[in-house]
Amino acid sequence: MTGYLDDIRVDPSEIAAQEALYGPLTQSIRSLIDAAIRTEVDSEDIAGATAALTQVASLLRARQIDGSYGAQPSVTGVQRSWASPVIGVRNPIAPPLILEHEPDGRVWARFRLGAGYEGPPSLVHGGVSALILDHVLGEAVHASGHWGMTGTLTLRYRRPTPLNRPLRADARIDRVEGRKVYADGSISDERGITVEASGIFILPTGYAAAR
Ligand SMILES: CCCCCCCCCCCC(=O)SCCNC(=O)CCNC(=O)[C@H](O)C(C)(C)COP(=O)(O)OP(=O)(O)OC[C@H]1O[C@@H](n2cnc3c(N)ncnc32)[C@H](O)[C@@H]1OP(=O)(O)O
Repeated sequence: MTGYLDDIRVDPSEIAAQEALYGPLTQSIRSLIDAAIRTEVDSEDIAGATAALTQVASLLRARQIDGSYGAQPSVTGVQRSWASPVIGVRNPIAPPLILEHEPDGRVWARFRLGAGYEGPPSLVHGGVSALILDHVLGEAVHASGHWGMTGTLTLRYRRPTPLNRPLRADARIDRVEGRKVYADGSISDERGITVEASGIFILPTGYAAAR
């Protein structure tokens, strides 16, 4: 939608109100995803649930934006990546991760992944780990005052990552070389690192640095 991002400058109190409104909706759908995977109710109840959900979808679609959500700015310049599949307040497929920022630039989050993120039985899908690490490393790059597209993301899956256990993601930048920012990170469970990542984030040709 032309000018959509430019036209919306939302007040912080309005952002808080929107978060209070959409957060519970998103959480309900997250719970629904888990329920859809694990339910064992009979076929009549599945048909009833399908009909009810079709109705809910048309209720929500009565008014909607044309394209994707984007990164909507607020009056304070805060970017709201609410559709992010990792941290999105409005994205039910986001676990979500609540990212913490340390003064030295490290970024981390504690989280758990349930049935919707399964790869091998009872273990986290490797692509989901990659998704999370891509985002957390990217966030560390952003927190350092740079930004860039992921050029290369290298992963080493050292041990299986368990579902339904406390997990932690960590990231930090290693160095900056011209338009390239090198970042490292990991996912850990209670026993230590399960996945290691290193990434090269590149400011695309013709773009200005963030700050
Ligand atoms: C709201 C806030 C949220 C903030 C937090 C947000 C976190 C979100 C994180 C999610 C990030 C994503 O998923 S991003 C989506 C996934 N990534 C993409 O789709 C990227 C697609 N690729 C591209 O757009 C492009 O190939 C770029 C931008 C990566 C590079 O293009 P370019 O700008 O033309 O680069 P170019 O001049 O050729 O090369 C520049 C330098 O980088 C090197 N280089 C080029 N490509 C690569 C590469 N893939 N991997 C390594 N190195 C490379 C070159 O050798 C050169 O090194 P030298 O000669 O200078 O030494």
